[in-house]
Amino acid sequence: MAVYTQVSAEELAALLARYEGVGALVSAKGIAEGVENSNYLVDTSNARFILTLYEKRVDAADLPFFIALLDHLAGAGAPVPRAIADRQGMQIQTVAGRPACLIEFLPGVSVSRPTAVQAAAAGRALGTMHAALADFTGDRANSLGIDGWHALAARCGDDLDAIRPGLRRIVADELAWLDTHWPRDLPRSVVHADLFPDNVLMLGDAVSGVIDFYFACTEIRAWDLAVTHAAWCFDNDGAGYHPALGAALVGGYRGSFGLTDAERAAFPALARGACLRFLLTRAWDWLNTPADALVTRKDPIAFLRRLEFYAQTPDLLA
Ligand SMILES: Nc1ncnc2c1ncn2[C@@H]1O[C@H](COP(=O)(O)OP(=O)(O)OP(=O)(O)O)[C@@H](O)[C@H]1O
Ligand SMILES: N[C@@H](CCO)C(=O)O
Repeated sequence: MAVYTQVSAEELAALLARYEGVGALVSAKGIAEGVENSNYLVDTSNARFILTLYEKRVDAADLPFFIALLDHLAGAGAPVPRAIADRQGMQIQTVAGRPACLIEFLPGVSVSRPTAVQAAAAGRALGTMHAALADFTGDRANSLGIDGWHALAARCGDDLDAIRPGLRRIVADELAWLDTHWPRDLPRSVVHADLFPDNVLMLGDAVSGVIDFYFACTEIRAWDLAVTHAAWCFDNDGAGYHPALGAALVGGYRGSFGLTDAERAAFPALARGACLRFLLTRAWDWLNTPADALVTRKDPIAFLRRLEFYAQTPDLLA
């Protein structure tokens, strides 16, 4: 359960009192989903909100970028939650000693087994966001880009072999391959970078919300599609690829934004990079999450299996 920091009812009531018109506290519950931040579902006499307290991987210095990004996307009509401003115009607060935001609640549920129609809707939502970001001037370096993967692999070191014998060698070989094949001249943009099904809220077959922008950064734009493809088009354990989901997702994206020949040609390399990113962050968490933490660790090997698929399918979007 992702509640690292407890917030008392008194602290919460004092926080809500800073805002105009949000109403009085009725109830607050810790949200079990998620691994990165502490999230509470807050009901007031007027409405429902999410309270997020930023933990380990979110740098407070990046919060103004994330908030400006959400404001920009919401202003363009994308279904993303804004951070609410208090009477002084402040969107970032301190709660229980952590940086925190009170955030609009969006309806919908995240699907665990997407259909092709839902994958197409996710692809369209991603393309629509990329279109809306064409005139966004914010910029944030990707600390989990190709240079970051090298650093993370080095920090995991020999311990990778404790997850699976031989994993350290596989990761080193993959990094070497990516160093040679990584596309350096594709269009860049601010991207979501973590558009897993659990970060897309759906009502039926329609996307009602896109959340969790805390890895958003400036990257190769088509890498965002590769991340989304790796996240949406396989069984959870990475064992089975579902071509119908892949075709629907990419079709939805191409229909709403487009994909150049160069981006299509580079797609397998981008997807391998996406897999390595999640393999490594999951491996790091696997090795460093205390046994008594109330968090379910995610399986790094599920992204090794995806990586193997992309490596064996170099003509995926040809
Ligand atoms: N604006 C929102 N509207 C509705 N529900 C939300 C909103 N933000 C978060 N949630 C709910 O809270 C859960 C956790 O949020 P989120 O995915 O942002 O957490 P996280 O710890 O950053 O997770 P992750 O492990 O995916 O990085 C979501 O799965 C969703 O159920
Ligand atoms: N979406 C990521 C967690 C956030 O980086 C994963 O499933 O590994």
